[in-house]
This record gives sequence, structure tokens and C-alpha cells, in this order.
Amino acid sequence: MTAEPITSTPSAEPETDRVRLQDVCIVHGRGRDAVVAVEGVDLTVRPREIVSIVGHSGCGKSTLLRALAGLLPHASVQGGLSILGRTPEEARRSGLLSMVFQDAVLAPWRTVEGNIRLPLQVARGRTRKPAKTVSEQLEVVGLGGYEKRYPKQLSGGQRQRVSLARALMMEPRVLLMDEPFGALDEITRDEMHTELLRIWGTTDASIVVVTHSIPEAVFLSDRIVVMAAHPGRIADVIDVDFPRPRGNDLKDTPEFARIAHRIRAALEENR
Ligand SMILES: Nc1ncnc2c1ncn2[C@@H]1O[C@H](COP(=O)(O)OP(=O)(O)OP(=O)(O)O)[C@@H](O)[C@H]1O
Repeated sequence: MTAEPITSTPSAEPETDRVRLQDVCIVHGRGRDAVVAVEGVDLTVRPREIVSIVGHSGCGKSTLLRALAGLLPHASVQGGLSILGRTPEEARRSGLLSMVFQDAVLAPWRTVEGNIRLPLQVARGRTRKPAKTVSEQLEVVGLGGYEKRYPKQLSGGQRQRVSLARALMMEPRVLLMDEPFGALDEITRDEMHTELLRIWGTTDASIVVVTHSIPEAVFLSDRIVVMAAHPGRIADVIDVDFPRPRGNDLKDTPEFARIAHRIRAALEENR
């Protein structure tokens, strides 16, 4: 395989695409140990769109998300990959892109406020000044007054809210989420689904979310990307047209079940 550089064309990209993937191929390792994790992926994400990625274990979902976050070695990613016309690294450094992981990844010795401030301190003035204060951002995620608490004094759902507040601090235009509610119980998860949509409604962000939960994908998304494995590739893209705002009772409707069924069928076909 030839090692083509990652292409990026600053300022040439129209605002119609926040994320653009063109014929993306991602290889882990080298030589005889090389694993083609993702091959031939074309995908665009539009402004304020929520796109979910679902697929069997090992189909390359996290690999794709890590490439979008600029967390993979350059040499392992081939094809066109840009976030608002920039490389993922540039987008991340300038605060246009941020990420939420399955585990809230909070520093236990720092307060909630200290955790939210951490990325701003690491950036040390290289990014623009946040529009909201930490207290205002905590209000948005429903944790007003929690500034001085430590992570161990929070529930799992509250920790994920802090993680979300931290990710939203720079007002990113693209938010990447890797199984953000996977470690939560089902009741908290349901609550976080409506909360995420409420919070997202206060932002200008597009979201790309990797999930193992079919109902989560249907509830949150405008489009669902179903991936197949070996190598990881896009098997189907399903539009979800439910109007917003969406409430949890949507999950009990026949139309919701119909879309969930279509995802299951696509997963079964691409086992
Ligand atoms: N650092 C690595 N080195 C070598 N191979 C890797 C590495 N990371 C992932 N892989 C391989 O790449 C493929 C895709 O892995 P990836 O973690 O992206 O899948 P996934 O769809 O996110 O899986 P899961 O749903 O289980 O998290 C798998 O075959 C995996 O074994």
C-alpha cells in the first residue's frame, strides 16, 4: 500500500460539510503485522447533524473516530480526512473539535471546575477565549453549583455531564463521542439521551457518536452509519427523520421499531 499523505484544503471547504472523509483507509501496525482496520470510507457530516456509527465489535468504529480526532499516527491514515477544511489535529488544537469518551476521564485530584479548566490550561492561550464561564457551562449541563465537588463525589451520569461540559467549553463545531453512555445503567442512559439532545440544542455542534446501542443510535441521530467488518467499511446509511425535540416515548413507537429493525437487518447481512 502506498503511503499517501492526509489531504487537507484549508478554507476551500464549504460550510455545508463539517467533516469530510474521502476514500479513507486506516492501517494499524506495519509489515506482516499490518491490520487494515478501515477501507474506502466516504462520509460527510453537515452542520448541526448528529451521525451515529454502529457495527459489530472490531469493525473499526473506534479506529475511525480516533482518526477523526487526530489521535492516530499520520502514516496509518490514507485518503482525504478534514474537519472544517483543516486536519483533525489543527481542528482539535484550535478548539473546533472535541471528544467525549466512554469513561469520563476526569482527574480525581481536581475539582469539577479544575477538570473543566484543564484543556484550557493545556492550550495556554493558543485557542480563543471561551464564551461561557465554567459556572455557566455547568448550568447548561444541569450541574450548576457543582464547581467545588470532586469526581468521586459524583454519580456516573454526573461525571459524564462534567465530561460533556469540558468538551463544550470551547464551543466546538464538531463533537466526537465514543460510547459516551456505555458505562451507565439503562435509566440514567435514557435520561442522558434527552439531556444530550437538550444540551446539543444550545450549541452549534455537529456530533459523530459511536455506539453499541441500536435504540441510542435511532433516538439521537439524523443519520446512522452501519459498518461491516474485515475490513471495516460502510455497509448502509439510514436516515432518521423524526422531528426534534424528541422525547423518550418516541422509543415506544412502531416507526422507531421499524428503523431499529432495519439496522439489525443490515448488521445481520454484514456479519
Ligand atoms: N492499535 C492497534 N493495533 C493493531 N490492530 C488494532 C489496533 N487497534 C485496533 N486494531 C484492530 O483494528 C480493527 C478495528 O478495531 P476497532 O477498535 O476500531 O473496532 P471497534 O468497531 O471500535 O470495536 P469495538 O466495538 O469492540 O470497540 C480490529 O480488528 C482490531 O483488532
